[in-house]
Amino acid sequence: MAALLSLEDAQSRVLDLVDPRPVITLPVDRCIGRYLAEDLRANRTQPPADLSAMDGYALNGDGPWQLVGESRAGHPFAEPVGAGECVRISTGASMPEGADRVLIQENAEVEGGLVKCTHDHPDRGKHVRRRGFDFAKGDLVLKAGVRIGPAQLALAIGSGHAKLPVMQPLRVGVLDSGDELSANPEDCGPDQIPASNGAMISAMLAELGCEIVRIGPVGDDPDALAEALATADGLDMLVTSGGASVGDHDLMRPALENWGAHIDFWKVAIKPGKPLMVARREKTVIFGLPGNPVSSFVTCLLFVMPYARAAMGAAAPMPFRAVAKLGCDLAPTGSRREFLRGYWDGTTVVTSDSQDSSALATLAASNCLIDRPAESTALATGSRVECILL
Ligand SMILES: Nc1nc2c(c(=O)[nH]1)N[C@H]1C(S)=C(S)[C@@H](COP(=O)(O)OP(=O)(O)OC[C@H]3O[C@@H](n4cnc5c(N)ncnc54)[C@H](O)[C@@H]3O)O[C@H]1N2
Ligand code: MOO
Repeated sequence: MAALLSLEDAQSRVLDLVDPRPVITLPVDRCIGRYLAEDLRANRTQPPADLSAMDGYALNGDGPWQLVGESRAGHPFAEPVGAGECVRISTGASMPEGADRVLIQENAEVEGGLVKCTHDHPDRGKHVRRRGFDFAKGDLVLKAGVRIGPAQLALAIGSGHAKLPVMQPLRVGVLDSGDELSANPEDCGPDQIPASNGAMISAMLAELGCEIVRIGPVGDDPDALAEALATADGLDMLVTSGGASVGDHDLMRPALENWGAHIDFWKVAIKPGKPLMVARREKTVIFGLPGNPVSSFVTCLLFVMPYARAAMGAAAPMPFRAVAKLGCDLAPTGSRREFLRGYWDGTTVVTSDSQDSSALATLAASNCLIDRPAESTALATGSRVECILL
């Protein structure tokens, strides 16, 4: 038997299949979860003027100070403030010309239009946010490839952008296959199980902004599979689940080949997820995921999501990793690299109950995968392990 591909080799072959998507422009509020396609420069300067960071009095010179007016956010005090003068100022309001520090109102005493400092006399620049300290017009505020989350969205808007360049979403077909699958979880016969993989994979990819076309469930029958695959014609990507292994009724490989797909690789030295298949037909990149639900989840996380992220412009397409301290002992591993379902409580990580690749309850109760290299020795409580956070 040919040696199985290593995780790294298989992942790099998957990334080699990436053709970057065309760039489109979308309103900012539709860009959440997508990746910025081009570097973004500020269209404006923030803060646009020197602003007060506190409620109090904007001062010129040593006190006491004559109160000569007010500067509110959006309504600046238009006149210069002379030596020995001050204005009432609110948080976010412009510093008037001549004033160079702010006395917070808790430290001020006001009597007959005269303001006195009771304690903590402010130094020059105290509680003043300088014009442009956050960013100036023309500054590079976000780099191409960054994921647009809530903070990046706020920065894009704050720097004067109503639209952003992102990559056209991938159109992805997601196909469940297996004679035992029921499309309706509330109407499932004694020899059936509900088809849950398609919904799970679709949810994982929809979170990245992919457009999903659900196909199936389709039975273990060459004609039915051929008919289902025909509906995926022209899609950017196809993800199948089930029928990827070596049994008499594992028909995905021949069905894909009859459809005209060329297999890039089949089988990776990982557990779960060994029978992963990657293929291509014209512009469609195809992932044949193993049917066991945890195997589907893990291969989607390790291969399909990185591919989709990279194709949609992500600078860092791989899953997020962290090092954690073990709260339990771990057995040695065999010839495959293992991804154990685990729970990290912020201090230590422990393995979840069942490591069976069909165990949905364990998967749903886990918040990380512990990454165990192949052929590693047993590990004792307190050792450090790498985890992928879910
Ligand atoms: N003789 C061997 N048998 C198996 C091998 C092997 O190397 N030699 N590999 C095993 C491994 S590892 C895996 S993983 C599975 C993968 O098999 P398939 O991809 O062919 O998956 P199926 O047989 O179709 O299904 C496996 C399991 O998962 C359930 N399933 C399938 N689709 C769905 C779905 N859409 N939603 C929920 N659950 C699904 C299915 O009912 C089966 O219980 O093969 C091993 N066998
Ligand atoms: O690799 Mo399979 O995915 O162990 O169950």
